[in-house]
Amino acid sequence: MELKRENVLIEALPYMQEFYDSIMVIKVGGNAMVSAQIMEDIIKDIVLLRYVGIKPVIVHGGGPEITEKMERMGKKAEFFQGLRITDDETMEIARMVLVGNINTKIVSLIGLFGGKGVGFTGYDGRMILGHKQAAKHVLIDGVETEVDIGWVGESEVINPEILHIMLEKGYIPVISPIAVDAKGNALNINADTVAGDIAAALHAKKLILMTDVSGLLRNIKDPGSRISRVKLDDIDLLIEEGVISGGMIPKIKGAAVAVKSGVERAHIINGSVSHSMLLELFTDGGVGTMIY
Ligand SMILES: Nc1ncnc2c1ncn2[C@@H]1O[C@H](COP(=O)(O)OP(=O)(O)O)[C@@H](O)[C@H]1O
Ligand SMILES: CC(=O)N[C@@H](CCC(=O)OP(=O)(O)O)C(=O)O
Repeated sequence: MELKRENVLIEALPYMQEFYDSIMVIKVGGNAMVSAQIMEDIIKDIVLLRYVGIKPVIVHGGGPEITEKMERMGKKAEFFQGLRITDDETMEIARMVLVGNINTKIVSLIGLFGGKGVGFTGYDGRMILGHKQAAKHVLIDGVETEVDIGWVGESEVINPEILHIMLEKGYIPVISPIAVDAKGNALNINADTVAGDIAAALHAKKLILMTDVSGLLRNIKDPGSRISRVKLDDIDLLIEEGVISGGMIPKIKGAAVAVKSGVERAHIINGSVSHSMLLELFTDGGVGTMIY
């Protein structure tokens, strides 16, 4: 039965009261930004959150766009366990795409829809300090071989001060997943990992990870096999069993980091379905997968 419009609005009241003045970290994945229309809808939802008193912080990805740009420049994109192998030139391309293109586009859309966006990388306010990941050891034809994945980082310290200042003044921070090491080098970090770390450092109420699938699926080929709730304790087994693979691994791990540190809930939802975030936050029947 379809709800009357006024009922939809009144159903949202307890959620608006609960979420008022709380911080929510929203990760917008490259795969969720499949079209200009979807991107606009996501940003409109985020501006709406700000106007009902929620403090959104955006962390964006852009993996598919980085791959596309690399290919146009005649470079092959290669990954190791979901992480992009990042040589000097790839790092330059990643910065160009993430900071120069995607970040500014999101900030500009926020402004267009009446919000105040402000763009950051991990360099700004020394927000994300990290180090290069150690070389990986893998078996190639039975021989243990060292693989250097380049400028791929992991964060050590998150300094959220600048974010708190901006949030207090009503700005919506937009963060590119780039960290800085002790020597000032740029590091490429998976955006889900950054979102989990930022949510933890901000003691956010929620972490919302928007992607291109309806949530965590028991069978990746069956969209109807969504798992609606996952307990922290069950995550390792799901990875071991191979249920969770590829890009879903950093996503679920980012969610786990946040929830372990006190973020109440993390949600994986389908960003390519218009206004899915509003349905998740403000209606009784949530969508996606909740990690608790
Ligand atoms: N169990 C699973 N449930 C859903 N998706 C999964 C699962 N295991 C692997 N995946 C893959 O993870 C992808 C989402 O991660 P990713 O491509 O990195 O998205 P994004 O760019 O939004 O971060 C899905 O499109 C799917 O191919
Ligand atoms: C180390 C690493 O893999 N970094 C990612 C950063 C962007 C990202 O995570 O984008 P999505 O969220 O769209 O996948 C990359 O270079 O693709």
